[in-house]
Amino acid sequence: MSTSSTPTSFELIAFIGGGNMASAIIGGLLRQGRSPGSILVVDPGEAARERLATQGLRTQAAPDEALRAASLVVWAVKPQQFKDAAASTAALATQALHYSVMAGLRTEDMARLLGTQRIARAMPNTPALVGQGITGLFARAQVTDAERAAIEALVRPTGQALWVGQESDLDAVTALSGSGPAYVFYFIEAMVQAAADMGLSPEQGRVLALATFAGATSLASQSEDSPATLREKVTSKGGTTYAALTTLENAGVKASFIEAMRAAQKRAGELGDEFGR
Ligand SMILES: NC(=O)C1=CN([C@@H]2O[C@H](COP(=O)(O)OP(=O)(O)OC[C@H]3O[C@@H](n4cnc5c(N)ncnc54)[C@H](OP(=O)(O)O)[C@@H]3O)[C@@H](O)[C@H]2O)C=CC1
Ligand SMILES: O=C(O)[C@@H]1CCC=N1
Repeated sequence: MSTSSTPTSFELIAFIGGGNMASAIIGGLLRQGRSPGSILVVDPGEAARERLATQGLRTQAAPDEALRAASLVVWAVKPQQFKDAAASTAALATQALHYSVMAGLRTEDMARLLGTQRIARAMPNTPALVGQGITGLFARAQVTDAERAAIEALVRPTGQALWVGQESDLDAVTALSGSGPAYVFYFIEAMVQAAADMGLSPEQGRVLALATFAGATSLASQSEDSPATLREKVTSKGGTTYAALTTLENAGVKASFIEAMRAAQKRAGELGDEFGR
């Protein structure tokens, strides 16, 4: 691994793509006091640019000379959009460190199109917006220790960072924490719907469901008990939880859930394969 002298902070960060994930990361950065003027977002969508500009960010419909000043380029377009975006950006960003949040797309394919090996890849998630995200990180060997530290410092305001040893592990991270917030929202939706069926108001259902998720998550992180033991402690013999969990088991919900996550991991691999072809 190279150890050459490198910047330890990124004075100007350019986001290529200003959609959901970019907005979540930017929101986390702004919340922690990063100056909006130190963030430049390239996005062809007028509505997206207007939304970002109202936060004080610099925006461009297509990359121009201003991009040359960016020391970090964050790739936040959909994997299928990367090839076109790279074609218009690569020559303007030869000095920058590149940081991709795109699912599946492999750094060796990015390196080929960008003409640089200085690429780190991440899998963040949308709770970054409220500083409670978790980001899986991987960097090519050409990324220096100082740059890795700078990336970690960038991620920290948005939540936790977790380095993985091999790039392919990011596909599993994608299936777990990248897509994971959607699974949680799906459960919350189901709980709120059931609450309404049982006669509670939507607001009561929402408050109860959210507090239950937050409380259970806090308990699981603070307790020495495993999630399985914590579950058993809720499940009184012959009681209500037993009735509910038996229904879930009989319907194969756990097996389906594991299968669903494997489908997400497989899809991440396919996105990489489709691009590498
Ligand atoms: N959403 C999430 O929870 C997560 C997403 N990711 C990754 O983040 C990336 C972005 O996802 P997400 O934010 O959800 O997607 P979005 O579609 O919300 O954002 C992508 C943005 O990029 C714009 N865009 C398209 N082409 C270009 C271009 N050539 N140059 C600049 N901008 C362009 C799109 O415009 P238009 O809409 O007009 O096409 C859109 O505004 C994906 O690669 C995804 O895998 C990773 C972790 C979690
Ligand atoms: O659904 C997707 O493909 C992206 C990656 C992880 C979350 N959203």
